[in-house]
Amino acid sequence: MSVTWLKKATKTPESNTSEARRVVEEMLTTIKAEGEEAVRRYAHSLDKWSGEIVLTPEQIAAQIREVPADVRRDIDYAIEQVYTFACAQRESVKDIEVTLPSGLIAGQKVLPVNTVGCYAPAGRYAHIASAYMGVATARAAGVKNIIACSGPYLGQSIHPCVLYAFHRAGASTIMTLGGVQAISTMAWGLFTGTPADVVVGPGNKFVAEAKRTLFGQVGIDVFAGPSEVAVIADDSADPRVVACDLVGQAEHGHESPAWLFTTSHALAEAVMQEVPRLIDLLPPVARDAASCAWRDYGEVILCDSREEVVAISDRYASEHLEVHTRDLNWWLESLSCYGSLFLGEETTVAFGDKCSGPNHVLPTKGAARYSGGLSVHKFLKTLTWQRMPREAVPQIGEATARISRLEGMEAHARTAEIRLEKYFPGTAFQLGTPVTR
Ligand SMILES: NC(=O)c1ccc[n+]([C@@H]2O[C@H](COP(=O)([O-])OP(=O)(O)OC[C@H]3O[C@@H](n4cnc5c(N)ncnc54)[C@H](O)[C@@H]3O)[C@@H](O)[C@H]2O)c1
Ligand SMILES: N[C@H](CO)Cc1c[nH]c[nH+]1
Ligand SMILES: [Zn+2]
Repeated sequence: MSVTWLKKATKTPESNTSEARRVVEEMLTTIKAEGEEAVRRYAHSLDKWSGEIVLTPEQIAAQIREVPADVRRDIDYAIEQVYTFACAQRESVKDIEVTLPSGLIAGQKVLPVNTVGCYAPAGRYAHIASAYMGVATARAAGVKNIIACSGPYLGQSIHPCVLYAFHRAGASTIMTLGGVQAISTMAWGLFTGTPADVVVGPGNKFVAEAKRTLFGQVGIDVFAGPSEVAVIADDSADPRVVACDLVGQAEHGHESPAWLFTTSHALAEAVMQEVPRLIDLLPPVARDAASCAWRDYGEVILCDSREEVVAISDRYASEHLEVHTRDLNWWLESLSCYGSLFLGEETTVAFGDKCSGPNHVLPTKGAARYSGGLSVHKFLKTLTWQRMPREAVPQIGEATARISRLEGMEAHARTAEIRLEKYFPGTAFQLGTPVTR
């Protein structure tokens, strides 16, 4: 077994985490203490925004009028794709009712949460697609109150297309607000008076850390920080396409890893030559992001066998994973840790990012080891219930009393005992030895 790093990163997704945590904790403490006033201050100091935070219906109507008809058509198309996939997911989650051998009837009831907060990033790029990824999915889950936030774009108010996407996808309240101040506003109900039950959406390291820190006070979707891409390729892959797809995600930011796992030395060399050339051809903002990302986080790993590739890829648990190989079904069966899988050269991460259907808000920093990305499930609660015919009480009651007493919990045992005495007076039951200590 041999695995060789032909290019090794100097940084990992964990790099720079502690500094982001410190900044976020300080901001959350200030916002908790000073509320909306502190939010306005951060909006001004970090994003140069001192206008209104919550958009009125009139402002929404006026701003979306600026969005050209052909742009609306594209956004509508993408919303339809994402919403349709999310509705199919919702359909797959069922209420159940089952009679257990004891006679007890038990069930699960799946309900949406009441209020959610959906974030769409707006730092380096106008993340129109993130706006509908969150809101359309919440709507498919049946959420009634959807609060949506995105930062001012380049010092102006929320980008008109992001606004259109939020509105069209079904947001109830829309705010021009970015970063930690937006996440805490949604979590704590600032400006609306209604705290979100769940806050979702992607963002930079500050946004992702804010969600992580607030988890517990609110539900979150997943740790969805700086974008990551990995490509698995064998000698049948086209190095130009592989390189293009690595660069395609490296443009997200300075901290976006791009990894190539391959069994072909020739392909690895060709991709390593092609990536810097493609980066040089980008416009300035993207070139700056992608060149830093590839320099600090880019890796090329050569493996002897496809089984080694699977082991490495599952360890990295990349947010996006493309497979450019023969025998795609083998890879689908063998891989188990990724946010979203793109099988074959025909599909690509950017299709999923914008409009193919499955959600683009996905786990980063190894979170794909334990979670998928945003889906209707993140807005749903699976609640259980039970009902019991009296005939079932002896069997369950005896076992409950005995286990409770073994655990030393006498009061629990007595809740079984009182029912057995009431429903079956004079009958002897095996209820274990009462606790005396
Ligand atoms: N994992 C996913 O599903 C996914 C999906 C889409 C995008 N993304 C990622 O989202 C990120 C978007 O980042 P972005 O920066 O462009 O937009 P963003 O909206 O996430 O962050 C911008 C906000 O960060 C705050 N900020 C900036 N510098 C700060 C500082 N020093 N201290 C405190 N707050 C600060 C500002 O308030 C600003 O509003 C990218 O990293 C991209 O890769 C991830
Ligand atoms: N690749 C991002 C998820 O990490 C989503 C996105 C939206 N637009 C472009 N990319
Ligand atoms: Zn992307």
